[in-house]
Amino acid sequence: MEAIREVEVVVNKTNGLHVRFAASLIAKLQSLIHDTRILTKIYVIHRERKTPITSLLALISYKIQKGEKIILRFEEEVSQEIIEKIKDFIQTPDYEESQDHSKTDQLLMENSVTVESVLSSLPNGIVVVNKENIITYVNEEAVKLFEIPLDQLLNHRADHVIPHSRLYHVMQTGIAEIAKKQVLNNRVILTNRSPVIWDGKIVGAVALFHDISTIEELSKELNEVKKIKEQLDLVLHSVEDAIALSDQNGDFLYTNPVMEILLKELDKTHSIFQVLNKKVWRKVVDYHRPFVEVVHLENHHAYIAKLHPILVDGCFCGTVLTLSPLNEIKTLLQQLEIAEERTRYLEQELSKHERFNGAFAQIIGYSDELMDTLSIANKVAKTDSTILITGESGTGKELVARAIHEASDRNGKPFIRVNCAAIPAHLIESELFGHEKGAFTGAFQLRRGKFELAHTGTILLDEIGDLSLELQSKILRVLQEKEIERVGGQQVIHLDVRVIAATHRDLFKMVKTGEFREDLFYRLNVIPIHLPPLRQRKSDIPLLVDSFRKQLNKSLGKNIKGYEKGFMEALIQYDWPGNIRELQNIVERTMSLSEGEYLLVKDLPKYLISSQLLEDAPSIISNEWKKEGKVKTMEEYEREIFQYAIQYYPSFNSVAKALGLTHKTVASKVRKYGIEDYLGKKYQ
Ligand SMILES: Nc1ncnc2c1ncn2[C@@H]1O[C@H](COP(=O)(O)OP(=O)(O)OP(=O)(O)O)[C@@H](O)[C@H]1O
Repeated sequence: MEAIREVEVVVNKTNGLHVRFAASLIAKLQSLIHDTRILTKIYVIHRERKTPITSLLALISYKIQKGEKIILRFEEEVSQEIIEKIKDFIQTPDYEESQDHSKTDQLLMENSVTVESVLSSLPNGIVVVNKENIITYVNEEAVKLFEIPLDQLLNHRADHVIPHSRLYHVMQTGIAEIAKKQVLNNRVILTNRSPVIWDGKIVGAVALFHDISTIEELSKELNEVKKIKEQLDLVLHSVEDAIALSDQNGDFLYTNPVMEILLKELDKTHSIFQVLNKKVWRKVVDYHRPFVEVVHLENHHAYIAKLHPILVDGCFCGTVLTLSPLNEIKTLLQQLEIAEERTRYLEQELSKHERFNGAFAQIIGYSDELMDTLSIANKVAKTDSTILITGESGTGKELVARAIHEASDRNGKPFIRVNCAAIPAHLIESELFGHEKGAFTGAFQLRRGKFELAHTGTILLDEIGDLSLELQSKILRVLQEKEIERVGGQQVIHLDVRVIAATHRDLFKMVKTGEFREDLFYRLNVIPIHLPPLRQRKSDIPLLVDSFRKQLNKSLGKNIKGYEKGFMEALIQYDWPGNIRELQNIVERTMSLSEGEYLLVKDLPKYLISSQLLEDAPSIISNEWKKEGKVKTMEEYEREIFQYAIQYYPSFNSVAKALGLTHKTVASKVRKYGIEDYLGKKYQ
């Protein structure tokens, strides 16, 4: 701002810038400059401290001596003439000062400076305003509390610069406000505001600020401590152990209710040595380490006694003693053992029913027979060992082999299946090991074999029992050397392939009859996995059927919701020579035939339900009659056939189709025998 001017002046008064002179300087200024806004913008700078020239108390607190220099700073436009007058006023020596005046000045100065220094060194903030609510005095503590520079406070209206200032209100009401809490710059402040009364009139107001943040913190901490103490008391009261606190001499300082009862029972009261051996005490005192021992007290009960030292800054100052009844611990231990055993059992059971690895999820069934097999497969999946999977045709050998591959680290690498039984004998070698171009007639180009294709992955040698003895030796070589040579080739190709072999044949028997090489058998049989036939795990049938139904609903676009009564029973009773593949086919066939939303017994293949039919329609070839060698009349048989058949169809039309008759014949027969009520009874 261009208007700012600074002028250096030497104070030439005998007593320096003393109170009377400061007061007369302010009076002089007021007579020269009438605009108070300009007056408040004139400052005195002394030793880098700046104060408004009109702030009497602050000015004299500088204790400026005769001959010292000060700077007058004008932050508003003031004429040179006025500036010169002010300078003169300050610089002119006071020869005419009387001895009396000089003494009075000295006294005034000393007292006001003392008052100022008392106020400024108070730990409380002080703000004084005049009756216009202009701040006339602020001490250092108040400046710190408000975090506002002194010159921005002095000579400004309190309600403009101090947040929540109520001094004006106090002046208006004349009523002091005592101990009002407020938060200023994150500090909790207690404020007293009172009017300043002079000659019976309110001439201003004063506010006293007391920072109580630390007290607040302390009281919060105290409350926390109280809370913790209450919680601790609650814990000590609710535990079933006897607990005591002792001083460094072993005298009890605190005993919880259980300990109190125990001590009463023992007729003891005050010292730890009444319940504990002195040797134990010594060990804890000497080594500063907790100690545990079983003690037999006079009430004939044994307790586990634990003695913990209390150390403060490494110095031993007491102990904590706990006594827990041994009997209860024994019972608890027994209960724990039982619980642990039970958990172990449940874990085993659960693990049987877990789906092992995600790769095995598609293998359906929870029968113990299947779960045992899958648990082995899951365990060995991560290894590179050769696996021999045996089991009747259609039991899921290929499915398990694929799951092993997927669960292994070779997952994502090739899985190559070779059906050894399906490849003509003269082609199998080139199929397995590949051939070079021109290796034999028709070998027009180089061809990689299945082993090479399976490099880094897994090869499944399915139906390995069907391999010729000659090829068995070649396979053995691959297993031993981990390398192959293409037919007609010279080059040895190193391979990293995991081999899984599968067969429905009894290789062990074949070894005995010389049809299978013994050495190859043992090479393959490193980890044998046997898949049980479906007839040995009939409990899996409903699960399998249901899963096939859901899959086929999607692929056949059907909406089969369930099964007629007797349907599942028929499937469970059947012997399943073709195993799961056969079951899958039958479900598919039945679903294709089905017209309704439920699978019907009648749609099952005849060979599967013939025995069921006999049970369901006993009157057709009744056992009773068979025994007695009797037969019924043709009409009686006919009635029973119709009565049986119409139960499974919703209309005469569908009955007619099933029986190979016309709608008319069926309708007339049903009416003839009066069996209309049976129509569709078992149809769902
Ligand atoms: N536990 C099972 N859960 C679901 N589907 C299964 C299960 N076991 C077998 N299958 C299904 O049955 C069919 C026959 O399985 P897979 O081909 O694996 O049997 P396999 O023992 O290898 O037969 P083969 O000896 O005739 O080659 C496949 O469609 C397969 O998906």
